[in-house]
Amino acid sequence: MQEVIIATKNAGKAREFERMFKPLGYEVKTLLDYPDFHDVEETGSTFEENAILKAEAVSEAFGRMVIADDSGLIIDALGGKPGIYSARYAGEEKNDQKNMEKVLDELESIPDHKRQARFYCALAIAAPGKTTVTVAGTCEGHILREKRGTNGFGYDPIFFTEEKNKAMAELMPEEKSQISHRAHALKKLEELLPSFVTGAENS
Ligand SMILES: O=c1nc[nH]c2c1ncn2[C@H]1C[C@H](O)[C@@H](COP(=O)(O)OP(=O)(O)OP(=O)(O)O)O1
Ligand SMILES: [Mg+2]
Repeated sequence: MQEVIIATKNAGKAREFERMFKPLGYEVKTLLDYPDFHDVEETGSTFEENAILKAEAVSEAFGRMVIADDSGLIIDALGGKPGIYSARYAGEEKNDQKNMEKVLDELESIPDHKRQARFYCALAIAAPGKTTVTVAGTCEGHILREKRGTNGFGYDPIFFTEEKNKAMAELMPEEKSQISHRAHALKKLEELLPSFVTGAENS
């Protein structure tokens, strides 16, 4: 089986990539398999810039094809926040529960019809000697008034998808992987993959 490295330390993303890459014939490795690898600072001003920073840093270190995901939640009533700051919205320690509480508090006075939001996912693919490419996907929905469901990760319990008529955290993993921002972005990345394979991916 071919091996693909995803430059993430997020266990929720890692699980989703494992599921989505399996049918493509790729075994997924992430930075959770290399816990000593340093954190890459997300200093970009867009999801794409941050995805490129992560993909290139890890690709240079490993000399291999690497994919990175930079994603987040964009809420219209908050002028696009938390956006690229989604992971650290309630503080540097990246706490999903605190992040959701902060969003729910900020939206408390916002009526149901003004709670539209979308998840955004930028994927960057980098390989030695290749120009890095990015693709993106989105998933539309709205922000609930309280948490629902226990699946998924991040903001999934407060994000309602009209497409499935459920909170994202109420979806089975295979359902989320049909409609998610990450799935839509990966679909676009699929056809680019073969041209980034370096030969070191055959394990
Ligand atoms: O499907 C999703 N369902 C719920 N929440 C999500 C999703 N996708 C991204 N999110 C949230 C989680 C985190 O608050 C932020 C990502 O931040 P982001 O910097 O890309 O990831 P991260 O720091 O957790 O891991 P890493 O940079 O190592 O990939 O957006
Ligand atoms: Mg991050």
